[in-house]
Amino acid sequence: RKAYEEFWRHLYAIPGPKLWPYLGDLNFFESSEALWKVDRKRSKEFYPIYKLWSLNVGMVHVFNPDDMELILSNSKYNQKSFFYSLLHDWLGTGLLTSSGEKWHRRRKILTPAFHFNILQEFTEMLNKETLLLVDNLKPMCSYPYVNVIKPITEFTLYSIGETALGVPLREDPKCNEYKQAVYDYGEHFIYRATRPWLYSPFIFKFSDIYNQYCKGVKALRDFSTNVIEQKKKLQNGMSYAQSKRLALLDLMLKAKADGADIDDDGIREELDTFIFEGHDTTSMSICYTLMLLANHKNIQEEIYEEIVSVIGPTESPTYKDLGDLKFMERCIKESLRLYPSVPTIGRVATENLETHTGYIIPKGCNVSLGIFDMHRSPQVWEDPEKFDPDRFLPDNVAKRHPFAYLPFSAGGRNCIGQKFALLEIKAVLCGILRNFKLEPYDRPEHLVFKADLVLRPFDEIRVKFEPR
Ligand code: HEM
Repeated sequence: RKAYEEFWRHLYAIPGPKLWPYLGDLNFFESSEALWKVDRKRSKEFYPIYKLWSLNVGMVHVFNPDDMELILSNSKYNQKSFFYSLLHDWLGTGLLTSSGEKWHRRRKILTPAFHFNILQEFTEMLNKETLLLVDNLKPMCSYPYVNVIKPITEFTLYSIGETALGVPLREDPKCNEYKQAVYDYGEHFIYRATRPWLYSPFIFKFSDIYNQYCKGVKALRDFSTNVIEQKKKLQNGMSYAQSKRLALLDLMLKAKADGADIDDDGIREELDTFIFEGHDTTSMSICYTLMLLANHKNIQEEIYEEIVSVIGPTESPTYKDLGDLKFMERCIKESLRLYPSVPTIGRVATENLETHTGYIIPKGCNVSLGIFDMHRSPQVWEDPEKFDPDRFLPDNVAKRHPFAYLPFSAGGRNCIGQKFALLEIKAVLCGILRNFKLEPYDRPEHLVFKADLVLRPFDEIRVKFEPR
């Protein structure tokens, strides 16, 4: 009882919006676009910290670099917040959603899958996928615009298949069903997250969306099960060469064969995690980057000139070439500042946590770390809405708080795929910018977002393609 009282005393001391008596923050009548807007308004009003609660669930939102550092740089706060448990039906307790010992062991098994020797081998596969995408886009130059989400999501899904999984997803007739099931899961996640009475799995079974939800989960799981089946067929009894570095799925299958702490269920949950994290995040980032470059044609031309001077007008880029594209890299970083694919992440305060801002986040409370809000905060960034790649010139980076920019999070639970993501984005930009000139259709200021697992627009992201 004492701990309970202390919890609420500390939580109440933190500022926050006016909420319903006894019920707290109930937004279940809002659309996902309205929810997105409400959150942004609150973070502007209550910078640098605010609290929310619904029924008996408390939550503190932080979006200032000092508090981000406090939480992310201390492994005591590696545990994910309650909301990640709403992903368990799909992702199990894979790397993204697990905690403690299990997370630690898995991270150790999976880290070598992103060693730079592996990434070097992936470059050729990414170039091949890029060429196929370019061929797919060429006829679209006659269209008034292209909604880039569709072709780019296919590109990133096929790319994760060819590289980390070693399975040709292009031939999988279930890809469209899978993509739809990912979107649906995002919507069901928000539906449930905003209705605290549905947190109970028993009550959730009686909700309006339950049958649809189960269908979606089945489609997601069938997809990854099929990937494992295909892989086993391709492997067909061949043993893994001892010296060769193994890509993700081979690595897990070999770890299992060698008796490491991962079984078939474990492989499937990691596969679900990596297929999702490995394609949806990069896809959104590429789409926003194309839209930004279409709207900033001088910057688009400068990247094109850099590509021609580092690689040439037609040659395939090597791993080293892609590393040398420094201006392009600054543009991608700035695009990820404005459009961080993962807009918010969550942790639990595993003990009373005193913030830099002078409040106590009580033990057991969920903490939401607002990456999007911090990246667009005028308290942290000058002229935050402006697309300005020079923010990432080394001198400017050195002047900033090291936790002011966190598209891939930071600390022990940072993004394991960040180097892969950067490589993929660079490879695809080379292919696209050498073949097309991008013209504006959607303007950045007109994009409407919605609350989801990743930073998704409510509608399309439209860019006009012209042959170069
Ligand atoms: C632009 C692309 C990407 C962005 C912005 C991004 C961002 C992030 C962020 C912010 C986290 C921390 C999540 C949290 O704390 O809840 C994360 C974790 C993770 N990401 Fe990424 N990611 C990207 C691409 C990728 C790719 C390509 C892969 C795999 C190939 C990947 C796999 C993962 C995994 C497995 C985790 C969980 C790591 C752990 O907890 O140990 N991500 N990512």
